[in-house]
Amino acid sequence: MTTSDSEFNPDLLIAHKLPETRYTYNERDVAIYALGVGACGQDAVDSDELKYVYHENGQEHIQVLPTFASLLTLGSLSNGLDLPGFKYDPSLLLHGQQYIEIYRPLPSKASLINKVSLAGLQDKGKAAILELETRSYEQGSDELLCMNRTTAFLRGAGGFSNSSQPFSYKNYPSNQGLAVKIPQTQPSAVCEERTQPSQALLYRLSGDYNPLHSDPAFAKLAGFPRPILHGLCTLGFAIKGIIKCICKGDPSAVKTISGRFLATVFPGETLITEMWLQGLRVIYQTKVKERNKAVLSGYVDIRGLSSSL
Ligand SMILES: CCCCCCC/C=C/C(=O)SCCNC(=O)CCNC(=O)[C@H](O)C(C)(C)COP(=O)(O)OP(=O)(O)OC[C@H]1O[C@@H](n2cnc3c(N)ncnc32)[C@H](O)[C@@H]1OP(=O)(O)O
Repeated sequence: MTTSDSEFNPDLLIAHKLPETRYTYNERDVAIYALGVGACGQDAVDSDELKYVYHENGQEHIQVLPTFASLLTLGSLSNGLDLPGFKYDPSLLLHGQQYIEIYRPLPSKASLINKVSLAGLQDKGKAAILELETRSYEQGSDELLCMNRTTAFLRGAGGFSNSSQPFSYKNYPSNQGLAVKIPQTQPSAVCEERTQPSQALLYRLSGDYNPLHSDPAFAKLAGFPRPILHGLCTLGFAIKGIIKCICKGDPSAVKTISGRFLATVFPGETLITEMWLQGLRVIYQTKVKERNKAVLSGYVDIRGLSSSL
């Protein structure tokens, strides 16, 4: 939502302290998320994916996809993006990038405390870039479980710099979350998966109810012919494919995830993720098959593999 302040005020925004929030989830949330990013979407008994939604010994044993951590971004905002000194049109907001560090595999249920801070603000002229960092701790233990850094690309909100230099603030290392260079060699593995026409309607049940992904009239207002897929849903498909093809199905192998959303995806389109293993880093690129269009690229750092591919 927009603020009541009439001016875009970067100093006010940077000085603002966001409140700590609590986020509680359980095995049902974990399974609904996994279905939202296509687990068992092509085959209900897929042995690589059933573990994310069902376990024969009880739901407490289901495995959690590392990208479940990304839900903590929106889940940690008590008031959406209603921030002092910050004006934007919510229909023009797009998800630009996501960076996730996972320090310990996520439990199948937990109560977390989130500490949110502003990590970046840039004036790109035609757009403003706003980055929020969320550090999530297990309640009671003070153990840091994961960190998310989310980049919002706010079309039409740029041009707020008062000096001749475009405003640029970043409080994290420049080697994190950058667009990657895609190798010109054959990929180590390729994963293809069709999203369902109803994919965004299912994914939104994990907490992102932005009408951009469900309401045809709102999508048109935002400049799209129909509702688009959540960026984090595309990311979930891609990382699930990397776990299957490179990590031998072990979601706990994933340490760091970085992704930049390059173009929009429409629910029902087929995603092809190409991946290149370089030491303990997987460079990846996801394309929409029907339009041969790159929609996401990034890297995944893994903890190590028991044997070679
Ligand atoms: C903070 C918490 C809020 C979270 C909200 C989450 C809500 C979720 C919404 C969604 O899921 S929306 C769906 C997913 N996202 C998308 O579909 C976006 C796909 N990408 C695009 O459509 C385009 O890439 C773009 C973002 C519109 C940008 O394209 P454009 O052609 O306008 O940019 P450029 O002219 O190439 O670059 C301008 C400037 O911006 C930088 N930049 C470009 N793309 C991105 C990006 N994805 N993320 C961050 N920054 C980006 C680019 O480097 C240029 O900067 P300079 O080089 O000039 O400094």
